[in-house]
Amino acid sequence: MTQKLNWTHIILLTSTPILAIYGCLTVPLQRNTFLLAVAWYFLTGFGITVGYHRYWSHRTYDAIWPFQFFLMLAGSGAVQGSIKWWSRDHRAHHRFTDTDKDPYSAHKGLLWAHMGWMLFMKEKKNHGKVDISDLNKDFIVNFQEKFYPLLSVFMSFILPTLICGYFFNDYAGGFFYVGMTRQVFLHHSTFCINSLAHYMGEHNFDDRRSPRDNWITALITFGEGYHNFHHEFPSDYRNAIQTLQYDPSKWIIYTLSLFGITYNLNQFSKNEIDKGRLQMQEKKITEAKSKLDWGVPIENLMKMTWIEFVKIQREEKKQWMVIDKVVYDVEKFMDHHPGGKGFLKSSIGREVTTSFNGGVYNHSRAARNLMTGLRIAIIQDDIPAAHISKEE
Ligand code: HEM
Repeated sequence: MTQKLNWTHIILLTSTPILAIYGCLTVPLQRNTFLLAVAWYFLTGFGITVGYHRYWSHRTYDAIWPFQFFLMLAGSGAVQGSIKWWSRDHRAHHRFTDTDKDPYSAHKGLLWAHMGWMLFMKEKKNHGKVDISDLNKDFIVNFQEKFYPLLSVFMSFILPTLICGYFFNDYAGGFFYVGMTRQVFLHHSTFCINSLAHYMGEHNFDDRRSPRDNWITALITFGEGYHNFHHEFPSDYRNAIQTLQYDPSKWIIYTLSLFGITYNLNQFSKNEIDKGRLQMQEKKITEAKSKLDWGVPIENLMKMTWIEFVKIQREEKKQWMVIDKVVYDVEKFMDHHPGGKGFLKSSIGREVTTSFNGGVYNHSRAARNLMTGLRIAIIQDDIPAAHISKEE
């Protein structure tokens, strides 16, 4: 069955860029209008990240109601749907990440995750269930839901057009630059959270799902680019946890908490965060180690008794020596031994653990790694004390 197109979204997402391009080609850009466009871009962007995302979708902090109202207005100007619609889908995205029930599953491709998902009506079977009872009880969320089209058009196009017209006598600039062009940039920068942030960067905390941490995505998305962290610790008000990482949304929430405007800022403990990070580092190290040659594993080595070792040694004149009950064939290494041929020659056919470990010279880790490539057998019985090397 083919999916039905969502014409409301298609018209919205195609008409804004067309109008933006038309405006850029026909209306001269004034300095003040440009500055307002940038300010409006950040205002409406933070409405999404500080408001829709970190406040309503994840409840990562509390805020006094006038600030909630302000965030609701700012987020409405981003034209990304109502808080309830946005947060419902976002909670489904977290609960069902990368599956068919994830509204913007990155497994369906970069373009799908970026905006493809909005161009089609959602199939009923893919409506992943999530709890939005808190949103249903939220006065500001319900108020916005009721008047969303009006609030959205007013905050996105009408208000900036009026401001530019009244203060800079530039109605056209207000509409085309602060309204349309800013809208297109904002849409695509925030859409990158669903697309790029699942494709570009590192899995610093878990690699079982697609979200990744990346500073470039963070720059584009008001700090939301540390997405692997966010999916692991979604109730944390931060996305970036290191001082020099770019997360202006976190900075705003934190700064406002100093004035009591936001409060109860949620943070996962450093202990839990470090656990995840170390587990990923361990995994990466194990993978890198598996690509190196560590010689025949001890458990796969041929087994022989001390008597067999001595016999083979005598009869076949092998250049073998024993260290810690492991037999090493040093024939090919003889000319390359940094300690000289003499020491190795005098050790042939002998048990030389003590000499190797300091009796003659306490070898480095490099030497111990190197010897794994020379081992050929293991002595399975006890070596008579008389044959064991002593301090020299
Ligand atoms: C499979 C066996 C052996 C391997 C792979 C090996 C490897 C090495 C390596 C890589 C070094 C350079 C320094 C270091 O990395 O520590 C070294 C130095 C040396 N080795 Fe060995 N070695 C082996 C056995 C022995 C034995 C049995 C003796 C003594 C009886 C010995 C005596 C020395 C001495 C005296 C030095 C020189 C230390 C110096 O002057 O800097 N090695 N060996």
